[in-house]
Amino acid sequence: MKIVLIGQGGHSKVIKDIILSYKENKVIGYLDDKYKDYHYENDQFSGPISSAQNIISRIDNVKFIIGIGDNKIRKSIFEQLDLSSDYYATLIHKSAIVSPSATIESGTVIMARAVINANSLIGKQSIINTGAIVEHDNEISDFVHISPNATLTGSVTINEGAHIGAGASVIPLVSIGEWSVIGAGAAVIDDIPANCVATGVPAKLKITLQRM
Ligand SMILES: CC(=O)SCCNC(=O)CCNC(=O)[C@H](O)C(C)(C)COP(=O)(O)OP(=O)(O)OC[C@H]1O[C@@H](n2cnc3c(N)ncnc32)[C@H](O)[C@@H]1OP(=O)(O)O
Repeated sequence: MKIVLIGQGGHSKVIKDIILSYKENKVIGYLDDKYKDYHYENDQFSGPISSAQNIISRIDNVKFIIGIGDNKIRKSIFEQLDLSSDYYATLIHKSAIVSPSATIESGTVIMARAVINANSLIGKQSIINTGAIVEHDNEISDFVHISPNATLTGSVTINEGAHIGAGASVIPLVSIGEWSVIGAGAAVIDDIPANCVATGVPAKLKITLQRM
């Protein structure tokens, strides 16, 4: 696959490693708004995010990955580009374990040693980060980030844009509202409403965020 990475920060570096771990893949360029102009050198493109259409018109079968960890920024770039889901790669690290009955939608990245168990659904443009566990029958929406070593037990629901912090645990059947943030190390035992931050063991609501 010929892949263009959008974003060039820390998250993008980890994604690059996953891309290159498959010998048939190549990173053919980077789009980031730190670049003012579109540029081609040594077989690599660089340019602002708006140059995606330019790349599509020049290169066949190109795929994109939005390599940005912040859920809101990832969504706003996705909306800005307005590309069909076919233009996005879906990446799964070789050491991840993904049940044959799980569904992973386009643009999502499953990192090293993550586990996605039976009948779970992961929506589009989401991140299941290093060592995270998504147990059976989870429903994870779009633009979600499950951080390293977080554990979602059975039948958990994570709504759009929610961010589960590193090492947090969510007990069975709990639902996390849209764009809410669960602090690192929290233990979530009750449903969390939309647009909230919850921390601690057991997790308590700290603040309500501005709605998206
Ligand atoms: C590869 C990667 O890096 S993936 C990225 C993974 N990222 C994460 O896991 C980050 C998760 N984020 C957090 O845990 C953050 O601390 C948040 C979102 C919960 C809070 O962030 P902020 O709003 O900036 O809060 P801030 O740091 O100002 O702290 C506010 C209060 O919450 C407390 N607090 C912050 N985080 C936590 C936490 N995880 N658990 C318990 N208490 C916390 C602080 O001690 C402080 O308490 P005080 O008011 O009594 O002094």
